[in-house]
Amino acid sequence: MINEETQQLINKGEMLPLMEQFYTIQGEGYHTGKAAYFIRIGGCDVGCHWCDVKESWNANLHPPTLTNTIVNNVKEFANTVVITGGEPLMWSLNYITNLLQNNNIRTHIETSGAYPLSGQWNWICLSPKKTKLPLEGIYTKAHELKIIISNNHDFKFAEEQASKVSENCELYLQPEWSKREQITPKIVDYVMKNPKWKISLQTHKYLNIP
Ligand SMILES: C[S@@+](CC[C@H](N)C(=O)[O-])C[C@H]1O[C@@H](n2cnc3c(N)ncnc32)[C@H](O)[C@@H]1O
Ligand SMILES: Nc1nc2[nH]cc(C(=O)O)c2c(=O)[nH]1
Ligand code: SF4
Ligand SMILES: [Mg+2]
Repeated sequence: MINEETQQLINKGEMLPLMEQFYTIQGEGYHTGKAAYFIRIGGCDVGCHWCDVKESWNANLHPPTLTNTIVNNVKEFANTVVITGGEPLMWSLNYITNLLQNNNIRTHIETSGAYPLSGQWNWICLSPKKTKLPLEGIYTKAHELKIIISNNHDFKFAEEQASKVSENCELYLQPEWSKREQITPKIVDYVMKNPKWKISLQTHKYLNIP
């Protein structure tokens, strides 16, 4: 159980349930290949059966950590932070993004969009899920739409989701990791027939880095 004082700090975003933080290379999407510091916040109830970080789901397993401490750890590293999870938008992210931007650090988020958007973002990667769709407000704010393809129906879902984002949003199809051998050739074929899309691979997994 967390005490009332901790709960109030969490409500204000001055504490967050930190799962892990690590300096690596952005492996996916538009910023693939760029050094970035990742902050992974616990808690998610979206329930993707193929999720590659199920250990993140139960927020109670990840200790509430002072946001100031998290940001102090970042400063000596890259000029870009990626906030991910879990589902980071379950938490108030105004405090952490203000702190990062005041330190001249660019703020990127990986989100399903299933919770209200908080925070100030230099880059929003929206990855909608059928089990808990994004809230309407985030679609036009997304810089990048990244749909995970695990079966043929997911291409239809991708087109439905693409009809909701802004005209200059970057569009990516990413193979579900455990299906990559069967599904990647289908994505290659789809992108060649529908070149508004690009393929995104989880390059960090091929590189054996976090
Ligand atoms: C673990 S999620 C955390 C952020 C947020 N909950 C979300 O889903 O966008 C980070 C990214 O990994 C993707 N992802 C998760 N499991 C995957 C898998 N098995 N194969 C491919 N991409 C996956 C998600 O779609 C998302 O774009
Ligand atoms: N290298 C690397 N790139 C990533 N891009 C998105 C990730 C995530 O889990 O949100 C991720 C990750 O876990 N590692
Ligand atoms: S929304 Fe993200 S963290 Fe949550 S289950 Fe799906 S992939 Fe995993
Ligand atoms: Mg990941």
